[in-house]
Amino acid sequence: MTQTKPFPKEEGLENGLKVLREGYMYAPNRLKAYQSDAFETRLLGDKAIVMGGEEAARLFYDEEKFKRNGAAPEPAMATLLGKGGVQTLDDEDHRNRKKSFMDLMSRERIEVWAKLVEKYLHVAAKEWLTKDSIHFYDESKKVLTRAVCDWAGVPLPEKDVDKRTKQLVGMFESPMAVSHKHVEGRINRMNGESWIKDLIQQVREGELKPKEETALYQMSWHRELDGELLDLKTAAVEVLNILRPSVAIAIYFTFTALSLHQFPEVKAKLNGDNPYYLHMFIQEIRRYYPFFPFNAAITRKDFVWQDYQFEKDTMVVLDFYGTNHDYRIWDNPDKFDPERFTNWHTSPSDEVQMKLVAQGGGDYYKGHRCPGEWNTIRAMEVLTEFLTNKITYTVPEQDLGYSMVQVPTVPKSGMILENVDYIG
Ligand code: HEM
Repeated sequence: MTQTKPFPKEEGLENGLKVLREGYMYAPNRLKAYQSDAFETRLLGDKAIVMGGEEAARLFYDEEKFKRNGAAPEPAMATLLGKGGVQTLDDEDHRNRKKSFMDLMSRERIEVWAKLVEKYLHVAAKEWLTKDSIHFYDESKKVLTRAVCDWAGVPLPEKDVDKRTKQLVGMFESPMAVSHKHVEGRINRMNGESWIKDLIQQVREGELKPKEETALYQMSWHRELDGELLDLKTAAVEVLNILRPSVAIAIYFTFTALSLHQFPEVKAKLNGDNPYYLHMFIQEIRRYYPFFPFNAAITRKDFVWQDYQFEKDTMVVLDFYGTNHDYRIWDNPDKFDPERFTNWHTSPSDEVQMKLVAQGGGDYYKGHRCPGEWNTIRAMEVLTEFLTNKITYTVPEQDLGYSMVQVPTVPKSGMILENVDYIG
């Protein structure tokens, strides 16, 4: 029999409040203090194991050992995720549903997405020229709502832009919020689902005809393994699984603008000789700034890892933020340094996949890694080009600090830009 050791254990009958109080730093603080890749705690009334680092990521994405069904907590299901979506599926059911997402992400379609982001940035900038200042985070949300509805085949009348933006934003800003913001998130999820259910119904009845390559079409006609169409609610959850996170790229947009301001030396390199520098810059933004803190899975069986005994049916949490700042993977992890990605475009993908886990790790098709990673990166590339070479602006005095407790977080001021003008 393998000799096992006990997990370092955090005292307390329920430590969920500490997660809310410490946000992104809850897991890394403890993993560092315990000098361990894993520790035991109690979350949502049950025993849970929290892990971090490259080896932990490799374990977390081993599908023979973990499942997702039953792992997402109720507050996240009621706001961010919805019920019955791809995130909650396992095995063949997951693969079949995930394929529909991956089919949307062809090279051509990603370029269509990039062009739409560019188009709506220009549309917005025309309005920015007429104002003294803009709240860049809020403006980004609207740009991305317009772009993704267009990309996904979802009609968006001009009069509804603010309303739909608010609904989609409410879903991703609220899962870990307390009080009224969380309640509003639940209402936004309900209203958002009924908006999309209605559209899917129209598609199925032939009243609305989105193009075949769009998410609205694909999810309206997706068939489960038993040959049946998705029920209306689940199909709406999956269309929202495209719309909501695409609007959430607004958070990365804001961090992109912040990093250009914080690290002005980057600008010269972006216009320099290295054709990979833009990509390296974006990777570093995704590694350096906090966004998706962690994710949870459930053990399928008993097993031993690093001499720790894992028991079947235990919740296990992988620390994404801490892994992106793990000094064993990253030299000087708290330094913003795009050059650290210099050789990444030639690295074997398996190696890369367990190190930078901003949008999850592992395999896109078999596992739960984010299918929107390329769309995210392309949108950020387009934005960087736009902010550096298409417009000029000034950044006034403001509070650009961001909370490490509030999840998700953005600069406190929302990134105010002044005197926006077109170049040339
Ligand atoms: C805004 C930046 C984004 C971040 C930080 C992000 C992050 C993540 C993370 C952490 C996961 C879970 C990975 C795991 O469970 O192992 C995920 C899954 C997912 N993401 Fe993203 N994502 C982003 C953008 C997008 C976009 C643009 C789309 C769609 C166009 C998208 C669609 C999804 C879907 C459908 C899943 C579930 C995949 C599955 O369960 O198999 N995400 N994302």
